[in-house]
Amino acid sequence: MHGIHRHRVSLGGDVYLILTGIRRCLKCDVLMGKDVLEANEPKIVHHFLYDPETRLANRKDAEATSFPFPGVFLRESFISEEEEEKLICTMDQNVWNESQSGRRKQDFGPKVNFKKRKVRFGGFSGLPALSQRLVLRMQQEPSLADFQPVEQCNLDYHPQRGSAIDPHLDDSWLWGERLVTINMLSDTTLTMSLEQGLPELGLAEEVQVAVCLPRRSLVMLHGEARHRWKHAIRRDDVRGRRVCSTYRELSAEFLPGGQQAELGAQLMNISLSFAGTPI
Ligand SMILES: O=C(O)CCC(=O)C(=O)O
Ligand SMILES: [Fe+2]
Repeated sequence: MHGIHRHRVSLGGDVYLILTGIRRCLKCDVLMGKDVLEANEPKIVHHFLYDPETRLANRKDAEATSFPFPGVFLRESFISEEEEEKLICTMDQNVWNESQSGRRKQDFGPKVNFKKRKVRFGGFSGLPALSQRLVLRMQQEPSLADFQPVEQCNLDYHPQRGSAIDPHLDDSWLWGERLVTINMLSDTTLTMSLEQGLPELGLAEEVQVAVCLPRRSLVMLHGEARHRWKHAIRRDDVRGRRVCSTYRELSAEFLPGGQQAELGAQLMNISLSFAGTPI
């Protein structure tokens, strides 16, 4: 049993920050902040597994409960082994920046202040060249025919860094309906959660739906899976190095007819030049 939590919280050190949302010390596994309190109350969670064939969420235990789980599109083997190797090799020639919760990142997109709702071009020079054929391939999918991403974010997860991403909803002021992610280097699980449960199904406590993401697959979240259910990658589900690229499109406000259509058009032009270097 731990007495005192000894590891100082320090920038640039090998101890992670409470501020960045990590709530458990990676060295001694001591819980920090509000999680100390929460850990003392057992939390009931109803676990389901998403079936991409039927688009149902099926209860993991013996009980045969299922409910429709719309808003997840999954395409296995979206990229080949050779493409994966080339993509990772190219990413690794660029700098990876330390991010939150043991992740590293590379961003190709405008500089955004979500709190102040401000967008700047910053040093945005477009999506990377290798993404051009991938975006064309996405557009072959009927559900992505008009998908025009203006941002690509590469994230690098590793079990040794305890990488994870806490449950969250992506912004929907700037970013549009579809969130597209290519999953590389290892299989993982995207955990979808609804804290208030589904009382209409007799599930009064949190409900979680596990969506398996095979290596080299593409997943697209939209509708309820985008706006109602939070998504997360649990630390335990990072089983080896995992790199993903998430592509985001503009919301209606930044598209033709919207209040910021001009800015949107400029962002789209830069983005789809595919001349990008990370910002
Ligand atoms: O790692 C992932 O697949 C999800 C990343 C994510 O949710 C985000 O960057 O907003
Ligand atoms: Fe997200």
